[in-house]
Amino acid sequence: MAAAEREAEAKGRECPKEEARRRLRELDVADKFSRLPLPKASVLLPLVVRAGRLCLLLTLRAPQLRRSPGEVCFPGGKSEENDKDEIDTALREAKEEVGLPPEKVEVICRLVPGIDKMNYLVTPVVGFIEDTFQATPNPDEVSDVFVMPLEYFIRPLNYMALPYKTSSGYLTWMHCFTYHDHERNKSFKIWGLTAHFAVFLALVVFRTKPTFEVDYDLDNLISSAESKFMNLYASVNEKKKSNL
Ligand SMILES: CC(C)(COP(=O)(O)OP(=O)(O)OC[C@H]1O[C@@H](n2cnc3c(N)ncnc32)[C@H](O)[C@@H]1OP(=O)(O)O)[C@@H](O)C(=O)NCCC(=O)NCCSC(=O)CC(=O)O
Ligand SMILES: [Mg+2]
Repeated sequence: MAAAEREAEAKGRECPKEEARRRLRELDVADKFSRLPLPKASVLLPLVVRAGRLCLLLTLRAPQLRRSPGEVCFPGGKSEENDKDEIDTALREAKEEVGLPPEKVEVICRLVPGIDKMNYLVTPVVGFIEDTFQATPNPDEVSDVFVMPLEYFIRPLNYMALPYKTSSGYLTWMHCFTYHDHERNKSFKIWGLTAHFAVFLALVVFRTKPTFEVDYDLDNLISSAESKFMNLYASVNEKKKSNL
């Protein structure tokens, strides 16, 4: 391959990252939600470029785990005493679960958090990882690792909206994607909190209307995501009060 061609190809590979980096930084919430009085967890949303496309790395939880066994989720877990912030937690957990060295992650931002069914405040941390990274899943916690195009979360081939009752008792819709990995001839179901984070990430990066319904205002992504979160947070508090 000629040098000019190689340069053009390398530039093409860099481009999806540059644009994504810029758009993601605009949506960085930094420590805005860090002081909310809920127990904390973090997940790493690891972005990697494969064949010129932005992809996400996901894990399949080990069958013996007490919480959410066999479900697809991002590398992540509960905050520990020595973690200095949400980013620290996500990087420590990604190292433990898939062998990703923290120094090989370019952390880009923290997105609006979610609240899981145990009422943990879960912060998604977005980072680029090296395109050549090969995961080494820790079998105690992770039974498989796979990579799929980020674009699937706005233009899926197999999608359902499932009715869902939140921990605080209100009824909402939950995204459910089935992704077939042709190379490995395996299918994965991505739903719930994990799908919620993946969809928001894809909206931030592509700024395109998805082929299914979402309850965000695409022209005001950050404010609509924050108000959606604050409504959920308020309903969690209401439920706690009514249980006292
Ligand atoms: C909220 C979370 C980030 C929290 O992370 P984790 O559950 O992975 O927490 P973690 O990594 O700290 O620990 C996981 C468990 O492994 C144990 N553990 C830790 N280290 C270990 C080791 N070396 N060997 C064996 N076990 C180990 C911990 O004690 C804990 O058990 P123990 O738990 O027993 O203390 C995650 O659960 C998550 O992403 N949940 C959403 C998954 C999802 O989207 N599912 C689909 C739909 S359901 C959904 O969306 C509803 C919802 O969850 O809200
Ligand atoms: Mg975990």
